[in-house]
Amino acid sequence: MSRVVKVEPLTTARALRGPFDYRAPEGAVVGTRLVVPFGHRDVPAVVTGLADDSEHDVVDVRKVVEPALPPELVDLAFWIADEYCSTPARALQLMLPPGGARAKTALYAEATDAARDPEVRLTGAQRALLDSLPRFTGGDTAALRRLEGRGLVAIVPRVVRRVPLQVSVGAVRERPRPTVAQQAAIDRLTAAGPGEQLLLHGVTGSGKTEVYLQAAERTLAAGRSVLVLVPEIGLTPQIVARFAERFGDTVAVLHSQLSAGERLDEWMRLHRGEARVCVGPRSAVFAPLRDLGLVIVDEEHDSSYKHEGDPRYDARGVAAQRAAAAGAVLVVGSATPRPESINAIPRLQLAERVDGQGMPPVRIVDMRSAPNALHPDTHAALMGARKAIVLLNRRGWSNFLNCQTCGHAWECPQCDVTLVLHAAQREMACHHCGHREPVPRRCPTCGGVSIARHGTGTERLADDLAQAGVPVFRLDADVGRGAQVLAAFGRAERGILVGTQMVAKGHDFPDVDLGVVVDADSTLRFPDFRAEERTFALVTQLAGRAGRGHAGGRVLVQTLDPEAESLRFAAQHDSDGFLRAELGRRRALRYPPFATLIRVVCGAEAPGAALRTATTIATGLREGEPDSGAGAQILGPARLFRLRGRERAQLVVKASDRTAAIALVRGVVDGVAGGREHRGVALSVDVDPQ
Ligand SMILES: Nc1ncnc2c1ncn2[C@@H]1O[C@H](COP(=O)(O)OP(=O)(O)OP(=O)(O)O)[C@@H](O)[C@H]1O
Ligand SMILES: [Zn+2]
Repeated sequence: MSRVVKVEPLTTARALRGPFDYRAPEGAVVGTRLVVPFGHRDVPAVVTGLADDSEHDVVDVRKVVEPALPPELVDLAFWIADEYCSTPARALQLMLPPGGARAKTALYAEATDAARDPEVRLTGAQRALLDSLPRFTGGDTAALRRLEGRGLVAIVPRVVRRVPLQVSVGAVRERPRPTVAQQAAIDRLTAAGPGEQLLLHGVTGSGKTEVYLQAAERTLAAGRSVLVLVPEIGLTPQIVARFAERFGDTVAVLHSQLSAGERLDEWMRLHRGEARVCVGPRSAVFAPLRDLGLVIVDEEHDSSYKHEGDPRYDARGVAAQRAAAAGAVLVVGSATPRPESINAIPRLQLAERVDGQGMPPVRIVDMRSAPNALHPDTHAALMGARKAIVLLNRRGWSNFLNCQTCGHAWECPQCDVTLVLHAAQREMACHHCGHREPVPRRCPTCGGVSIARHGTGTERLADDLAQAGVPVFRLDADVGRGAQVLAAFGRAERGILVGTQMVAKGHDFPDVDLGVVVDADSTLRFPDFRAEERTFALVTQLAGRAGRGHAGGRVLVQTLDPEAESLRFAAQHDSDGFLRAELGRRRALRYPPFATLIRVVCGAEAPGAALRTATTIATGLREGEPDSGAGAQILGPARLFRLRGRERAQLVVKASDRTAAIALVRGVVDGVAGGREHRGVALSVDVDPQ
């Protein structure tokens, strides 16, 4: 047995790097969780290696914590630490079982052999009670305890599973016969070799889910497990329900809306191998599945796969790594795949909708001379539609207020952004830091009382439409309970679903005959190389919600920029055309996938500090670049808007050699992070920023 364990203490400090040596406790293996004395504290830790001896004097650990992490997840943590320029300790934190809960137990009663003795005298009620065993005691604990006293019953605590899945989302669907295209995709996936990657590019409504289900079925039959990643589980209950319908109890769900207890129980079922399919959002990529055979990433274009805390991992990248390490097949699916994926992964196509219906016609509506949020044609179409979905990617009532006398505009005291009016809450809110204040009656600068409300958000639009007498269902982050809103809209005879990008996620309603995008170019106005990609995906996805049934459907896209290429391609349902044009543009401008981007953001409260640190880092990068082999261009530093009371500055590295660039950035940032003069400056490194 090894005498020494190599341990990674789970601290967040960038400068402290393990492993540290301790005396090995009984039975320790890679993945064993511990509490170890570290500095003046006891901290949680994970065993990352074993050794026969150490060059240091080793001490004992405080205790061993159950359950251990699977060793594959320890390897994955090291990969993440490298790939996303973080530390093993921070990456290991991601792998831990859900905290804040213990296994739940209840009393479980079984009849003993003595109870079978025909001489035993029992009342009718006692006889019935005995016949109902074995089971949890429930309300009969007292009566059963009396029988226990007579030696007729044994009562022991037993773990109760908290079940998060209420699988009664409508009737259980008949399993459809796959179309020719679906069957070809299923066969190709089944024949894929270990570690192979495939892109399932299927138009909206082409039945990608059925392909996943049948591929998963064959993987399970071969004795291996399946990981299914979905964008936001609260908004995509349909896909969870379909997996649960098809595979029953072997499906575990992991997501943040479960109680801590439910999450722990699901995690443990996966860990013990009782559940062999895991469905969940981004963080489910760390599910403790064993013997992984298939990894599915649904709606792979969705930006929620990117985690915005340190480590800034991308669940799509992690899923690919996990699949490769396990020899599993990776399939990523979308109607609007990313340029990165189309460039790198062989594709399977589903070119048509399963019902044989064509794609709905899309009309671009020029808003340059329209005074209101809705064009008169859009308004008329909405009034005539049976069921419509309206996408407006802006929450609240109006997005900016100003004083008509002096021009004063209401801004967040912590961030350089305007406050958004939320009429129902009678509040102004900052969408970046959460600051709130009452709706102003008069201007604090000039005392004027005439205050103009500019712009329209989902709250105002929903209110306007409800005024016109149509049932309106609103779906945005302010409303919450997304799944309920969607279900109510699904059941309704008529109505309009109004909301942010949430309304465009894979929902499958057969009776939606109109789709509307209000202000389609809002995403185009972001100064960001992904602006085109996002706009194309959003409009195409929204258009994909319409016309799924036999009634057909159509789509209106309102814009101030009717010539925009991404909108033109979306209106033609031409994702190949879009991807070709976009890849051409990216190649010319040296953006991903033709280069790796790394973004470094510095933030500090002290005036000027963020920019000073960013300048130091930029200088360090420029000095180190020639010897690094990264082929990197260093852009910036540039100021960003103030956020949560912190000034910010960023720089961007555009590099040909990914590994070399990450090493270069890591070296410079770690050097600066340890320096005294940069204390109080928060540093964040984002490899592959969204
Ligand atoms: N072979 C089939 N025959 C009949 N109906 C099918 C078949 N395959 C799938 N369906 C049904 O077609 C509908 C659309 O399927 P699904 O939601 O999987 O599409 P999708 O490709 O994921 O679309 P999106 O990209 O919009 O999410 C579902 O109601 C599904 O039950
Ligand atoms: Zn703010």
